Amino acid sequence: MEQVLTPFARPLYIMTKPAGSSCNLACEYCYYLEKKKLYKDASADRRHVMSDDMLERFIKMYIESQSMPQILFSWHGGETLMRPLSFYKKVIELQKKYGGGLVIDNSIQTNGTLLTDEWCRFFKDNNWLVGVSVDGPQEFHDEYRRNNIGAPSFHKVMRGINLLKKHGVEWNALAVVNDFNADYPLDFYHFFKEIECRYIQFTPIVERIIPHTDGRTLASPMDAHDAPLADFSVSPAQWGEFLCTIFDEWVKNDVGQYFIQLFDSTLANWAGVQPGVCTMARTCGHAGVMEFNGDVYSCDHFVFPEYKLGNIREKTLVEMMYSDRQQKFGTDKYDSLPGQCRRCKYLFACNGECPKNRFTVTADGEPGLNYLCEGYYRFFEHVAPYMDFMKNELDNQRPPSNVMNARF
Ligand SMILES: C[S@@+](CC[C@H](N)C(=O)[O-])C[C@H]1O[C@@H](n2cnc3c(N)ncnc32)[C@H](O)[C@@H]1O
Ligand code: SF4
Ligand code: SF4
Ligand code: SF4
Repeated sequence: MEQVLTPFARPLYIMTKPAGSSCNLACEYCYYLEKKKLYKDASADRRHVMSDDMLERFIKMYIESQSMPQILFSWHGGETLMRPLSFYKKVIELQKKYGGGLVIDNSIQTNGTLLTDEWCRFFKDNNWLVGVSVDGPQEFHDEYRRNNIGAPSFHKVMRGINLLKKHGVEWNALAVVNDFNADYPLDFYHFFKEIECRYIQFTPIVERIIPHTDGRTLASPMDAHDAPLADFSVSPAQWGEFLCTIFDEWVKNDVGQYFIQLFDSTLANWAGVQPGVCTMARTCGHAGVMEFNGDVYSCDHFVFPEYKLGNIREKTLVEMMYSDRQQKFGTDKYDSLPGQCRRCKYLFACNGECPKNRFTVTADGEPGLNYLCEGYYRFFEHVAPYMDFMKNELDNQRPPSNVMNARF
């Protein structure tokens, strides 16, 4: 394989799918479940699980690709706990074998339903960060997060979260905001406070439906701009209202106590530092995805044939992640912005959000505007005075939580 030098010191991230898109649930809005259709006639392992040989190749290569002394492995799915604990014990062994003196961290994303004492002990002993998906109180969560015969999952998830807490495992919550729960922002937010979840990520659900010949039904960004929206998508107005309502409570009571990724990232952009969530960053392309068989894609939301970068049996991660194609994928986020965004006073905070969601037209008919624009614009208008205040506190080495005592 051709040797490519790492062009600059920056972590190279890969989200790894050790069970492919296999899952014990069948959440109605899931963008990942149907990825199994990409592999249905492949000669690859029909069970869609990563072989030991592939795992070893990946861990060795991932460690060798890094130019920084800390390395983060991110285990993702599908459902990560569909692999046995022995698989992850092997991960630890291989990380030790190839890691030298480097600091290696692991994070794992799960639906939480399969957690046991044994899993939690493993996560605690090895210091893994566990992300659990929970969409708020039971009636919101169970609206869409069910298995393939319609059985709800909320109670199993809560049992899992309680086990994580019992064992003192570090965990955070990932929640999606959809057409249903978006109308109840405070019930939703209070739920996370009640379960003592301090780190919360909200992701808006935006999907469009378009049938593909291989049986997939979700649209890729390359598909027609007029593909109909999936019913479970949040509307732009709902999204704006949802964010503003939660922000009002957070900014009065919870700054420095509860960490809401989108609010923290907004403040980061206000202060001119790199935001923690890719959707608000100026460029894409920092985190690729690797499927069970070694196929690498540009981003977790771009696992479509047209965004495949190659396979680690044939190319190195450095070759793929620093390829011209991936660099272009990254800079296209800015370069493809429509005029309305380029002229927008909140471009520095929004950056046009995720390119996957840019399928509407601007006020003057130019394509490529983000579907959620109206919601984001309203949110930025609403939070601007508070963000200005918090930025000023940061500039003067004072805690942004002083905003809670300020008058506006
Ligand atoms: C695909 S799942 C994989 C890991 C694991 N099975 C879980 O549910 O946490 C990762 C995250 O994506 C979220 N998600 C699923 N479908 C989505 C969609 N269409 N848009 C945005 N996020 C979505 C899930 O709620 C979950 O938090
Ligand atoms: S649990 Fe995760 S992977 Fe499984 S269907 Fe739900 S969102 Fe998708
Ligand atoms: S395409 Fe969207 S999800 Fe992917 S890196 Fe860019 S902003 Fe993030
Ligand atoms: S708020 Fe709307 S116009 Fe402004 S940058 Fe974001 S998507 Fe573009």
